[in-house]
Amino acid sequence: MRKPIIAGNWKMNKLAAEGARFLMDIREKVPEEGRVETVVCAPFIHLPFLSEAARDFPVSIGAQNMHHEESGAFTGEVSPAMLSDLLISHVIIGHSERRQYFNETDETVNQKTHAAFEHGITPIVCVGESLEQRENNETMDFVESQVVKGLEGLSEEQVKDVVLAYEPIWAIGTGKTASSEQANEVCTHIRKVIEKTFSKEAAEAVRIQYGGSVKPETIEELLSMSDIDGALVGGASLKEESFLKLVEAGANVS
Ligand SMILES: O=C(CO)COP(=O)(O)O
Repeated sequence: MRKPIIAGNWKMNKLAAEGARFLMDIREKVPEEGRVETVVCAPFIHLPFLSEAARDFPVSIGAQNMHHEESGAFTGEVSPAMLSDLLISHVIIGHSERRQYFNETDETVNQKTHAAFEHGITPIVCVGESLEQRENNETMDFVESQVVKGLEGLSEEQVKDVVLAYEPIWAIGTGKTASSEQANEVCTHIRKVIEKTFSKEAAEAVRIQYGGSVKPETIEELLSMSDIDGALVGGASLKEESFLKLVEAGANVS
């Protein structure tokens, strides 16, 4: 069975003290690692503290982006080497907000995904359609092309370790969760694309999260679906109490 993975994406929220307090508040309460993988993806400036503080309990710390180059003249950027130096274990790649506001493309997603593996960081690769694409029945083709282009050139073994996050843009921060059936339909398609492009083993191993207005009230049903292995959560990951409920739901998937 694939281990559920619940990741909080704080986006551009929380001052340093708030981030630290969050971690201290959840430390005694997160379920053990065997049942669920718990990840907190924080703004860069939080990472040194959070990574150090989370060392002795089962929360992994992730970044929300990175550059693909090791180092160099890229003002304002953070490299994969810098993240792995801080023992950052996960990185969100190609979030729709980065695609929309910061010109990320399938090509940069692919470069960053390769770079993450070169530095031992698990990439959480985001895909998902706009409302217009959904209304025009383009969802499956569009998501398929994002997956194929984003993962191009990875080995089968690497693909098994990728985390894909299906986040329909129309459901992000809008309170409109995709129904569990809608979400699962696309996640099933993504798994078929992995099988067709890589192998059946890779498709069976790869974990696919759903993201978009996930709340404690909706998580259980989402996680009960055949191809949804976790959630990437924005708003509901900002409060300790709701984040813990989401993680607990992940731990209780049997
Ligand atoms: O974008 C998201 C997570 O990456 C989803 O955000 P919300 O959970 O706030 O809708």
